[in-house]
Amino acid sequence: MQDRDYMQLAIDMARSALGQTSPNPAVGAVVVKNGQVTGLGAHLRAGEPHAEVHALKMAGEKANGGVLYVTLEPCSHYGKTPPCADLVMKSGIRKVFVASTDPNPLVCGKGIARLKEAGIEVQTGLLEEEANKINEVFFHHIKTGLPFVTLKTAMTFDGKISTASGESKWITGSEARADVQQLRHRHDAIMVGIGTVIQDNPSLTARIPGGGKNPIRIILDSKLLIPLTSRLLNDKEASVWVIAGRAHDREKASDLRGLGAEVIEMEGSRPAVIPLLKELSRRGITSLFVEGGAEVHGSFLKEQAFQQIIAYMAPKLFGGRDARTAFGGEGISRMADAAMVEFTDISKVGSDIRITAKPARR
Ligand SMILES: Nc1c(/N=C/[C@@H](O)[C@H](O)[C@H](O)COP(=O)(O)O)[nH]c(=O)[nH]c1=O
Ligand SMILES: [Zn+2]
Repeated sequence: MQDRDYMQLAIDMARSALGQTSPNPAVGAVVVKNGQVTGLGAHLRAGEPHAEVHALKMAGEKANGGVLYVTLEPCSHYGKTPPCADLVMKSGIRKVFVASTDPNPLVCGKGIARLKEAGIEVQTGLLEEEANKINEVFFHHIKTGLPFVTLKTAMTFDGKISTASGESKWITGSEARADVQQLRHRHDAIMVGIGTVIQDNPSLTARIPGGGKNPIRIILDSKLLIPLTSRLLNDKEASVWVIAGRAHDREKASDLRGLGAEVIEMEGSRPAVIPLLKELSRRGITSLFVEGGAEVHGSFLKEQAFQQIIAYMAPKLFGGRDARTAFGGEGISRMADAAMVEFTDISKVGSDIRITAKPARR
């Protein structure tokens, strides 16, 4: 095995815990001595030991004189657990490969500097691109203080999200819808507009074999129109936050609170996207999965307040001038102002295709 193979192993372990370490990054670590793997570890949940702690504990004596491969720079500050940089120094490790350097101002470069001062050789950047991709949510949240936003839509080949008569079940097939459940599992919160709640009475839970982690369910409902009998208000499967506008029905708000929902009051009649994202981040949301409908997607598009779009496209067509398309709202009127994206992945999922895109670098 080469250095990059050991780092690939560390990256694969980090990826296996994606979604469950939030708001912490997903990290993997491998200890190697004389060409033998002597320790492995991944950070599994916020508050639990970091990847390096697991790997160095497993290696024990066999860390001495060994090499550590870690996907993210070892921390050097006292968070919920003691700094890993100190542990690495004590363990006798002689060389450390780091894939991503940590953008967290508390850590940025300090962990590496501590290791070098202790006479440990440090090489950064091995498989950096792949390691950064794993923690794109964490890095975005640290840098901007906002949740990493993914807009998800399911449309026909001609871009419709329902027929002209409003039918939408189902546009995409069972494999694509199972894929969506995985995405829900990985996100701190899922958001839909009140139109989707009234139309579909959704549960918005992550139903994956072996049980998924249900995201917090956020409903954009400025006038509190949500029916008290809605499934997601009564299924007790996951928290519900209802986003209300300034002048909303106080009585309805207390009825909703009576059902265990949070009612978050925002300025103005319709909550503006960026202040809403700031409020969600303040409440600990680092990743947000916006499942529509068209008006909600339209408002995020208008503000260009997204870091990723995942569009599932089915091999069927509806036509119909009144059949809704994926992005509604006022829209962008000038060609020059079009939101530009880069396609980062196009994959088959059952008989559908999944197109992943991110904002084009300016
Ligand atoms: N119509 C479709 C979708 N529709 C997505 C949302 O409009 C639905 O309300 C939401 O998935 C329902 O959530 P649930 O109750 O938890 O299943 N999404 C998809 O991927 N394919 C579709 O064909
Ligand atoms: Zn650490």
